[in-house]
Amino acid sequence: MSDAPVIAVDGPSGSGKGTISRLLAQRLGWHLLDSGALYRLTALAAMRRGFEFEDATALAAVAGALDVRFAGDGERARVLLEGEDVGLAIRAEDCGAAASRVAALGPVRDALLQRQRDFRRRPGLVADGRDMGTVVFPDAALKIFLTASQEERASRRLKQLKDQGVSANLPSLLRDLAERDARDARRAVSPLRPADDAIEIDSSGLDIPAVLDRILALARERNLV
Ligand SMILES: Nc1ncnc2c1ncn2[C@@H]1O[C@H](COP(=O)(O)OP(=O)(O)O)[C@@H](O)[C@H]1O
Ligand SMILES: Nc1ccn([C@H]2C[C@H](O)[C@@H](COP(=O)(O)OP(=O)(O)O)O2)c(=O)n1
Repeated sequence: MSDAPVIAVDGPSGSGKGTISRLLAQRLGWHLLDSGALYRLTALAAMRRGFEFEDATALAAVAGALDVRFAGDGERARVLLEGEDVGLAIRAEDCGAAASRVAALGPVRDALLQRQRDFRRRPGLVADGRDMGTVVFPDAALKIFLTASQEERASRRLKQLKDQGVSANLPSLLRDLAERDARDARRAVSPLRPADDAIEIDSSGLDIPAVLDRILALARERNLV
């Protein structure tokens, strides 16, 4: 296994993991793993092939054979599934909900495990997800568990969707978020939970630069930067 250092950023939907991880990786010049994208891609590929979400064997085969490429980085990063840019399709709310369902299946998680670990390369990796600190990189040098109240997360998501020109409303976003939180936290395999040695940051009253500064300070304390 690579000995490159890992910063794990786990937390529920809308807590800011993706944004913070991307900025952190840019600032440090490290690689980035958006593990949620792999579950979203599995869900999208399965939906396109008409597979049932209950069919763990078929879905694990889809996950294991995903032909995916992450091209470029930052805001302009492209996600290619079988050569097609599916960046927008996988970000849709229905794909997030479908990802949460396929992610509850042990065989799917097993099929994606090594693919995630392969992202670990020098000079380091920022890994964003639900089980980065507990399962995928239990030896991560720094584990952050990012949270925010459900209301705050839903209103962030509403603003994000509106900015993208997607229509949405707060009550239905709150309902979807609560459903996804419950499914991600209660599943039997790799549920969403902080690792014992994770540092919890509640970003409810913090803006993005403040969260980033806090994590950078922790990284400095641990001599990672
Ligand atoms: N600390 C914060 N304060 C306000 N808005 C935030 C904060 N962190 C993230 N956001 C915004 O919330 C939305 C969801 O963030 P995102 O990074 O996609 O969350 P996640 O990856 O955890 O689902 C984005 O529009 C992002 O700009
Ligand atoms: N390491 C991971 C990452 C995501 N998942 C699942 C659970 C999530 O509901 C879906 C989508 O994750 P993603 O991080 O892209 O979603 P959010 O941006 O947080 O809304 O995938 C997971 O089970 N384990």
